[in-house]
Amino acid sequence: MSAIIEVESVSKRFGGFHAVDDCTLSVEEGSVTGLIGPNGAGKSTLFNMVAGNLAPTSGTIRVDGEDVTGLPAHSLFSRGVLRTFQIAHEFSHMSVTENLMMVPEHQHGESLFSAWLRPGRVAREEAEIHREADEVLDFLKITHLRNERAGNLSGGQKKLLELGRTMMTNARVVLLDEIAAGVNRTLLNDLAANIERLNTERGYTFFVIEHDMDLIARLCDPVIVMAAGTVMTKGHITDIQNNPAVIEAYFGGSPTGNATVETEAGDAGHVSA
Ligand SMILES: Nc1ncnc2c1ncn2[C@@H]1O[C@H](COP(=O)(O)OP(=O)(O)OP(=O)(O)O)[C@@H](O)[C@H]1O
Repeated sequence: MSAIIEVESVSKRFGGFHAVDDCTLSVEEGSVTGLIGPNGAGKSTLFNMVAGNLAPTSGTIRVDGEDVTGLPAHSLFSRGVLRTFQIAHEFSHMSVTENLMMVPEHQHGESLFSAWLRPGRVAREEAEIHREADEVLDFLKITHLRNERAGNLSGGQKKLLELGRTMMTNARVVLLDEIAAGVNRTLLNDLAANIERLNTERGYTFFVIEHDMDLIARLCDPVIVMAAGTVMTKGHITDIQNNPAVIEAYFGGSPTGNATVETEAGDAGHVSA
């Protein structure tokens, strides 16, 4: 496997504070790579830089070996690197199918002018996008929700729709930020199964920030641990869970002791997030 994303000596300062501090890591093409660490470790800030939502203060970010440091999100998007899209407030009154169909239109900036100029072509493109949306619904096994308003979906169904929206693009690497939060176990299982299928059947690479260690253990190999803005270690979840420095990083920064690294099947003595 070769690295699809490389982060080299990247730092991000907010004023005098180093949110990310000389961070070096890579994500291999075809992997589902986890990113864990205690609250405030710098995970979201790192994601924001990889997705083009924040420019690093220093360091280099590469996609397929090409320097993309500081490029905006739409440039990363066109290289197939994207975060799941939160369903924007204004889309919540639209149906699930319409939300899927909005993605290509939204991204490629389809204009009213071209609709007026080339109505036949636009109608053909729309029919094609509709077919793609149907395929996505079928893949995710949520065809029964196609006419449901996005705003009426449960938390887990919204996450499935967000995943579906990435499938309406030329996604190669999808950054998932805490998808388990607020999702019930059944839908979480559906989400995880779809991530696995997108990875094995469609070749998607995933880079996953997650506090749910069961989900990390199920999906991710390798797992990267961040603490205090930098990478502490990288490896298989079993090694990570048994690493005293990782346990110390979680407990050390957590006076309440509720930030932990145990899975459901985990050993006593380890702790769960
Ligand atoms: N825009 C900002 N301005 C100032 N400080 C920021 C900003 N964004 C993040 N930080 C700080 O940078 C540090 C890292 O934050 P970040 O959200 O990246 O951590 P995280 O590992 O994602 O945490 P969590 O697991 O709680 O989401 C935190 O101390 C946070 O308060």
